[in-house]
Amino acid sequence: MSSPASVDLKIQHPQNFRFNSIPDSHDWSDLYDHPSAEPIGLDSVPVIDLNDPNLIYKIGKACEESGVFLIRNHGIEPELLNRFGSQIHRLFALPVEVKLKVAKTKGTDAGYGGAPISHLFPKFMWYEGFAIQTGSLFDQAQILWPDDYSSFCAVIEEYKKAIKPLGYRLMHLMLLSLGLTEEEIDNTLIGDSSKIKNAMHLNSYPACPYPDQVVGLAPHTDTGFVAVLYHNGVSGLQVLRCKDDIGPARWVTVPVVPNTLVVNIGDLMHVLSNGTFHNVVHRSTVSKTNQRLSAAYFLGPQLDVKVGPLSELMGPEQGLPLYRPVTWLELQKLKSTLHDKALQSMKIDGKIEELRKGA
Ligand SMILES: C=C1C[C@]23C[C@@]1(O)CC[C@H]2[C@@]12CCC[C@@](C)(C(=O)O1)[C@H]2[C@@H]3C(=O)O
Ligand SMILES: O=C(O)CCC(=O)C(=O)O
Ligand SMILES: [Fe+2]
Repeated sequence: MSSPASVDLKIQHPQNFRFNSIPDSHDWSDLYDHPSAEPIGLDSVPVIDLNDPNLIYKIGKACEESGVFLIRNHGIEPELLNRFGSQIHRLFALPVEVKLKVAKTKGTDAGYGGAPISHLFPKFMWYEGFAIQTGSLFDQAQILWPDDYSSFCAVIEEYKKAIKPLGYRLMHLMLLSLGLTEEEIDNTLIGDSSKIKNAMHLNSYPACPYPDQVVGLAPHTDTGFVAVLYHNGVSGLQVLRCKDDIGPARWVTVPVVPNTLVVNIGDLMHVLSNGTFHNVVHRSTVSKTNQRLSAAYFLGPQLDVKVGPLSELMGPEQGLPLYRPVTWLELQKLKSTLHDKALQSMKIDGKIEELRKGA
């Protein structure tokens, strides 16, 4: 087994270990955790058919109550999903030395690396990732597969082309469910595609003989509007259901349902909806026997666009804005320093409270 201390942070990843126990650097078993629960009854995860006649109502309810839901009849061909999955597998199956040739470096957000949230946690995750940036994908694929780089790029582009309108449609449906008219939506940033930015992140969670001691991707909320998630059918995504009538906080495993994609609500959709939609805390666990692969497609505002609660949701009867506006970049920075207190720090009441305390 490699000594964790001798391994550079960037290559602290499981493929390097020859072990018969989990190195302390990756062992999360002493850290506080919540119990796990099955996705049944009140803990179930909604499955929404995008052809459902009650679609808008169902989307609104799922965004409010769950913050995560599965979609079927989403329009992305299973055959494309299979080819996409094969390319993700092909990427992570490359030897570590090859993947490191396209490692993310300070200042670039593209390429191979550990979990972007790793600096927030005391232990390493059982994880490797690949951040896709259109500008550098071609060059990086050429380094990874000098003789056949185009098949990777072509499939990634094909998938992005298919998932982009789906992401826009979901956000549009969310605003309809909040009661906005088509005309009002056109006047929001969601109605203006030039104000929307997207990003894609590929994730691999190698199988681990001691899955209960490790964490694939540690608990977090996504910062953008929504994330649409493909995975390779290996169970592992869990969402945190907080204290409520049915008991203490628990991790609910998102079921694997063939031909569905997962949709997560992020922080900025929570802000935009003035706290109505639930930005769900989620994590990935690791399988004992199978590598888990996933791809998150994130939609958020362009980095210089400020997002606050929709003015259409304010008024004498509806209430006051809960949050001050922020850009996606500001929120990501806030989260890297304040962690799960970042949104609290943007609360308009919270700010007044802080000023009062300071006075
Ligand atoms: C667009 C993005 C969302 C993301 C930060 C990023 O710039 C690219 C990586 C994304 C990711 C994936 C893992 C969890 C997460 C919280 C993280 O640290 O990196 C998300 C980010 C996010 O939602 O802010
Ligand atoms: O792998 C998963 O299922 C979750 C990935 C995720 O949460 C993310 O990339 O932000
Ligand atoms: Fe996430």
